This record gives sequence, C-alpha cells and structure tokens, in this order.
Amino acid sequence: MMQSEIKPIIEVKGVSKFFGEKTALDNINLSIKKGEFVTILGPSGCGKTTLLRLIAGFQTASEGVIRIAGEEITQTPPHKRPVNTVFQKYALFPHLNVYDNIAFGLKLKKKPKDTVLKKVKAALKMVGMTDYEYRDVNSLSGGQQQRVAIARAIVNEPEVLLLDEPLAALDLKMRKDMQMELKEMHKTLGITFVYVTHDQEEALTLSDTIVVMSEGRIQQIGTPTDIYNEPINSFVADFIGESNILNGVMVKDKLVHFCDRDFECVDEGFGENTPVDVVIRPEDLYIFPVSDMAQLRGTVQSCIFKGVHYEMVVLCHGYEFVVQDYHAFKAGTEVGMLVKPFDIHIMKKERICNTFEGKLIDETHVEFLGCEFECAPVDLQKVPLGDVLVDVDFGKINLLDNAEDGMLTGEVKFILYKGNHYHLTVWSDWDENVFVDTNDVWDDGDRVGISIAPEDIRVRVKQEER
Ligand SMILES: Nc1ncnc2c1ncn2[C@@H]1O[C@H](COP(=O)(O)OP(=O)(O)OP(=O)(O)O)[C@@H](O)[C@H]1O
Repeated sequence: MMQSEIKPIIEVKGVSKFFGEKTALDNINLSIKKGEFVTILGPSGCGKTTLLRLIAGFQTASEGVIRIAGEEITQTPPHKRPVNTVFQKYALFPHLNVYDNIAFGLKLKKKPKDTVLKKVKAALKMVGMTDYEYRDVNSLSGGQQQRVAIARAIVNEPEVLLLDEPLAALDLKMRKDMQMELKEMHKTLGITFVYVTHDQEEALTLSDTIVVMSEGRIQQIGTPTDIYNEPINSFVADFIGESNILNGVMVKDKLVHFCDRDFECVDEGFGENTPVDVVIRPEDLYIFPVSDMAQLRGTVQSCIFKGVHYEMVVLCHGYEFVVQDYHAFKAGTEVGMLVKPFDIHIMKKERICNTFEGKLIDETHVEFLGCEFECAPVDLQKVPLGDVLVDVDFGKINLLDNAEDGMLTGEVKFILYKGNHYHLTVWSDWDENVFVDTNDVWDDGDRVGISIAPEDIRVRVKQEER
C-alpha cells in the first residue's frame, strides 16, 4: 500500500491545553498513521508529556479534537480508549509477581484462565522475559521491570502503545539494548507506537517520524533524515545534533555571505540581501593544513578525541566553528576549511528583532511586557497615543544577575551559540518571550532581571490588521 493511502489512527486537530494562565499546548495538529513509530521530541517543559496524556485520556484538551481509529475520543475516559501507556517509572504493582502484574488487565476483563496464560506467556516472550513469571517484581533490575511494564501494556493488544520516556531511568548500556528491542517489538507487533523523549539520538534511532516540539508548539514533523538534514529553523538544527549556526545574509539565489565572504549554496527563494541563519554540521566541514584551497582559514583552539572522531574548535574571522574529523589538528595549528554548497543549510530567520505589542502613554512613556518604560521622545503626529508596536534589537536587551534590579524578571529558556555570541530566549514573567544577543554566559533556567535603555526602544504605528 502507498504511504499516503494508510489511514491515520490518531488525529489531533487544533488541540490546545491551558493550565490556568499557562499554555502548555498551542494549536497542535498531528496525524499519525497506523503502524507508525512516531516520536515526540523536545526539551523539558515543551509539552510532550501533556500531548501524550491527552491522547491517553489522563487529561482533557482545553480546545480541539482528538480522534483515534476514526472515533472522536476527546472526552472518552482512558480505559475506554484503544491505547495503553508505558511510563518512565515502571508503575508495577509491588505486591504482585510478574505473571499477575501482566495478567492484571486480562483478569479484570474476566478472560478465561487458559487465554490469560497463553497471552501472558506470549507477552513475556516478546519482551525476552520467558521463565520470569513467578519472580517478585521487586527482585528485578530496572531494565527487567520496564520489560514487564511493556509486557503488561502489550498483553491487552492495544491499537496504540504510548510510551512516556520509558528508558529514561535506565543506564546507557541498558538503554541502547532496550532501544533495539523496542524497535524489534514494534516490527513484530505491527501496532502504532507514540514515543516521548527529550533524547534526540533515541528519536533518530527509533522513529519513522519525529515531531519536534518547543514551547507547546510543533516546530517540524518529518523522517529522521529530513529533520537532521533539513531542519526548518535554528531551534530544530540545534536540538537535533550539534551544529554551527551563524548569522548570514542571502545575497541572492544560491549565494550566501558569512565570515566576510560569499559562499555558493543550493538554496533559493529568500530574496536579495536577506538576513538568514546559516547552519553547517561539524562533520560537513573539511579541515586540512592551511593552503590556497581553503575557503576559510583559522586557528585550532582545542582538540578532543570523541571515541571515533576528533572534535576541534577552530577560531575563524571571530567565529568559533566546531569541526569533526578522523584526523587530529592540535591546538594552535593554522588550518584551512572547505564546505560544499550542498552542506550549507540556509534557514529563514523567524525574527530580526523583538517586536512587542504596547501602548504609548505619552511622548516619552510606553507600556509593554507588563511594565511602563521610558522611551526616546516620540513624534505624536506620526505615532498617535494608544496601541503601538515596540521594536527592540536583540543586542539591546540587558540581562542582570540580580533579578530584582531589572524592570521585569524572567528565566533563560533556550541558548543558541551562534559562533561569536549567544542568542537566548528568555521567558519573561509577563509570559512573553524576549530574545537576547549577548556575549555573557548564562545557563538554562537562570533567573534574570531584564532592562532596556530608553534610546533602544523604537515605537511605531500598529498597522490595522486586515
Ligand atoms: N498539571 C499541571 N498544572 C500546571 N502546569 C502544568 C501541569 N502539567 C504540565 N504543566 C506545565 O505545562 C508545560 C508542559 O509540561 P509537560 O510535562 O507536558 O512538558 P514535557 O515536555 O513533557 O517536559 P518534561 O520532559 O520535563 O516532562 C510545563 O511548563 C509544565 O510546567
């Protein structure tokens, strides 16, 4: 059957979830095909567990519709949905042995004893735990307990298996083994797996389709290769594997400028002289002793062995490039670098400065982000009092160690290193993102004060929306 002919088993349409003021999910649209292995991937707090819980029925959507196998189940309780969930914590009954844990659901449904026996044995075989049926679950290792949890979920023959970071509590070796086994199980069972993880490598290894989420929204849906090779924006590029992400300017079709020179690339349709993000994977930079062939010349800052390859940081035109190669170039070495047009990925910038909705109060005061800011005098003939837009450049937002010293406060949520500076997303306590370019080093989760000088606040007319 053609891929496109396969009916969706799960349809999520316009789904949002609010917890009080907090938007955990914002207009999610997702269609999952029968038999697919779909991974929902994203950093902590992006809403992936909430989405899974809505599909499972442990929580209800604030807006939108969820269908499973063609039936609307938005308000259907969990036990009436054709799904089973495996959680990160094994959630086994400690007073029951392995057999009784797995048989629990079947016994509840009053299935005949010999059917229960047959099904439990088959499930145990599937997870590689034959002969463990009479063991006390407390005597099992973490990995074995998780296998029992999976057996308990699949014994009910659900149409969809939901897995919420099921391997997160296991050590690295066990996790890798279990990943392979899960993939095998998926193939053998032929049912749909919806898998939640924050581990990009796990997502790339396991999935047919990856759904990348950030801040309650879907950023990109695609196959692992699509997502890795053609990330849609710098967030996805950074989240999926390591990348060099630089500010550049698309000069014209197939020509991009960064690091003080033009590079041929394959991208088109960005217009002329358009600011863009340029993404180059560390393995796509060729590094060699400096020669005329070099497009970029730089000095190696550090070189560490990573097991198979070396990872080097090369300082070049004030930008730090991460380069991976099988050959080591020692710190201090002058090197040349080359990148093929095909390996330069161009991404549209989602924004080039902060734009906030605000209210002009008088000639020198404007309200936005929940505060009243002093601004440079505004010509009231051109910009009347009332609703306005306020632009502030990324580099003109000051972050302060002492949160109380700011005009408002926030939390550093996402850090992107752009070769010669950091681009931060700060979630303000006014529940709006503030984007900041800085050379200072901040950590994810840092509480900060935010201040803006009056001369850096640009007020403009808010165009009537059509
Ligand atoms: N019951 C709740 N009440 C209030 N806020 C909640 C509740 N559940 C989740 N949230 C908030 O919704 C957002 C999304 O949470 P969710 O658990 O779905 O994220 P996640 O991507 O699964 O993160 P993690 O990997 O850390 O579990 C978070 O900001 C979280 O604090």
